[in-house]
Amino acid sequence: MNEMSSEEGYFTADGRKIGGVLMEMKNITLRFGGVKAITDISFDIREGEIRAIIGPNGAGKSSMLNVISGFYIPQEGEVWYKGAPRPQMKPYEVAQQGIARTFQNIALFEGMTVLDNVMTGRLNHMKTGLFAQALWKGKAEAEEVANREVAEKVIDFLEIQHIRKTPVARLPYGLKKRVELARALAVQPSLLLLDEPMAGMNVEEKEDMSRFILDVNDEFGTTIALIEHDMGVVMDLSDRVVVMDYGKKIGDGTPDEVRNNQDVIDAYLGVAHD
Ligand SMILES: Nc1ncnc2c1ncn2[C@@H]1O[C@H](COP(=O)(O)OP(=O)(O)OP(=O)(O)O)[C@@H](O)[C@H]1O
Repeated sequence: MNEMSSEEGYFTADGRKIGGVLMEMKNITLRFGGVKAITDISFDIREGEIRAIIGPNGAGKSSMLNVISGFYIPQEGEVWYKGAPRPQMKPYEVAQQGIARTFQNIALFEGMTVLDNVMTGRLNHMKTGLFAQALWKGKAEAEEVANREVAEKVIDFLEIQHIRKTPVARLPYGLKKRVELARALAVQPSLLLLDEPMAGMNVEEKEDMSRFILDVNDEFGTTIALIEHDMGVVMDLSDRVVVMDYGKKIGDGTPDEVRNNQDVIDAYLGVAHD
């Protein structure tokens, strides 16, 4: 950190500005019947940062991502977003607040082209209803053109122009993951959630995906929260890392801080816990 106060944010070593707190999880506890998936976890996500949540199998990472995205409502605790507690919301309402996500098991429309899939990311931005479209064609067309421009820009940025007319079903796995990222980016989100973006990828695909995540953050200033199994990849990407184990937070800090945290080392080596 430098001379800016942590309230306002700070500059990273590579000169990126990390702003104030965008989202704050306050004492979140989530249970499924008798199973406590998350126990009293607090952390924040700052504007412009790449924030990772890592942990071994069953640590509670997916549950946490689902709390952030509004899919699960925690029994205890509060989610603060843009400086105010977020009321209980349906996931689509959370999406309307500018939170977009990708899924661990790709959730694209397989029969549709890449372009059409990316365009679905613009649905929330289409203000002209069907009735108005029929009455006022010009306005609907102008909106369509604007949405199309955003989609094409994202497609260019993620270097998938050559497959824009290809049905998703025909694409290899790594490219499908990139199309999912494109669709989420087309939302122009304030917060982008990535659910194990590297899962199932080969080394080359992982390198490509890492580069795109960094470029998205750098170019658009998008705040990114990701969950990942693979500690190595995450350490290279992230500004700060939350480490979960058995539903509890056992570490939180820069990659270096977390890497040297004894609880984290033990969890990854499989040392038994009380
Ligand atoms: N829908 C559910 N119903 C019941 N228990 C669940 C449910 N989802 C998760 N759990 C339990 O909550 C705990 C945390 O699971 P979660 O999937 O969040 O962990 P994870 O860190 O994402 O694991 P992985 O890396 O294997 O995906 C586990 O004990 C899991 O069995």
